[in-house]
Amino acid sequence: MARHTPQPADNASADLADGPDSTLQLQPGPGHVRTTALDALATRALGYLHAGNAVHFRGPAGSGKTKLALDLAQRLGRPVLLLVGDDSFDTKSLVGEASGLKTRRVVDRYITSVMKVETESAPIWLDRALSIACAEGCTLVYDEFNRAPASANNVLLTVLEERILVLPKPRHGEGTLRVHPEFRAIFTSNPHDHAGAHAAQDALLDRMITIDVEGFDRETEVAIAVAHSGLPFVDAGRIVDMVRDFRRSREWTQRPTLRCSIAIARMAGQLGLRVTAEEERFVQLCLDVLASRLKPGPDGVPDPRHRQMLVRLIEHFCGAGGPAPRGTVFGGVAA
Ligand SMILES: Nc1ncnc2c1ncn2[C@@H]1O[C@H](COP(=O)(O)OP(=O)(O)OP(=O)(O)O)[C@@H](O)[C@H]1O
Repeated sequence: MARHTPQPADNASADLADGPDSTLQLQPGPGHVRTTALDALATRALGYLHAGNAVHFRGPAGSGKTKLALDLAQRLGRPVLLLVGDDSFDTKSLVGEASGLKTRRVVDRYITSVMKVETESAPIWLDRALSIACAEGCTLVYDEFNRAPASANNVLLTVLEERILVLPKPRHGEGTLRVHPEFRAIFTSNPHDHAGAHAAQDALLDRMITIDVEGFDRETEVAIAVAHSGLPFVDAGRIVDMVRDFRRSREWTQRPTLRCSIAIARMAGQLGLRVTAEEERFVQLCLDVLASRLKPGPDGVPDPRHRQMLVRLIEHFCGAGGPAPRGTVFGGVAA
C-alpha cells in the first residue's frame, strides 16, 4: 500500500519512489503526458468521481489504466492510497484487524500497607488501506482489483452503496464506520488476464462506472514515447507505427503494448541508436522486444516466416527514406 499527499501545481502524474522518511510514497513523474484524447477521458471520469461514483478502468495490459487512475486521484486533491489486488487477500487485508493486546497495569498504593494492582487488556486495531481511506476521506486506487478473490472485495459493496464500512471485528469499539464524504474509489482491471485473476462479482461491478480503455490514439502513444525517451517526434512516431501495426495484425500470443514502444524508444535513445533499419543494433533491439510475442508455428517453435515478417515491418516503418507511408505489413489497418 502506498500513500500519497497531493502536491501543488501541475504535477499530475505519480510514480512510485522511496520518500525521504523511507516510507513508500507516490511522487509526481516528470514525463506525464496529457493529450486531447486523454483530457477528454479524464474529464469524463472526473465528472463521475465528483458526483460521488466509483470509476473502473478496464483494459488490456499496458493500456495506461494505472497511470490514468493515479493522475485522476491526484487531481481530486485528497490523499491517495494505492492498493494492488492479490490472490492472497481476504477482508482483513482491506480493512485491518485486531492485532495483539494493549495491557495497562494500575498499581494503587493509596494506603501504604495495601497494594492494589489492576490489569486491563484491550485489543490493538491495525487499519489497512480501505479503513484508512474511508475514515479519512482519501482516494483509493485499487489496481487490478480482480486479482483479489470476490470474498475479499465483498466488503466494498456497502462502502460504495450505503457508504458504510462493515467491520468483521469491532474497531475502536465500533462494528461499522461511516464513510467520509470525500472518499472516492478508482478501480482498474484487465479482462484478458487469466493468470491469477478472479471474475469480479456483478454486484460490485454494478456499483461502479466501467470505462473501457482499449489503448490510446496514435498522437497519445507518440507523445508518451517521446516523454519516456526524449527521442524526436518523427523517430518516436516510426516506432509507435511499427508496434501498432504489429498489434493490429493479431499475429502474436502476447499483445505488443505501449510498453513495447516505450522500451524500444527509451533504449534507442539511451544507447544512441539511429531509428532506422540500416542500424543493425536498432533492428536487433526491435527483434528482442517484439519477437518473443510472435505466434509460434504449428510445431510450437517460432515460425521463421513470422520473424521475417517482423524484419519487413521494421524495414517498412523505419526504412531509409524517412517516415513510412501509412501502409501495413502484417495486414492491420493503418491509423
Ligand atoms: N499519460 C501518460 N504519460 C506518460 N506515460 C504514460 C501515460 N499513460 C501511460 N504511460 C506509460 O505507459 C505504460 C503503461 O501504462 P500503465 O502501467 O498505466 O498501464 P496499465 O494498463 O496499468 O498496465 P498493466 O495492466 O500491465 O498494469 C507505463 O510505462 C506508463 O508509465
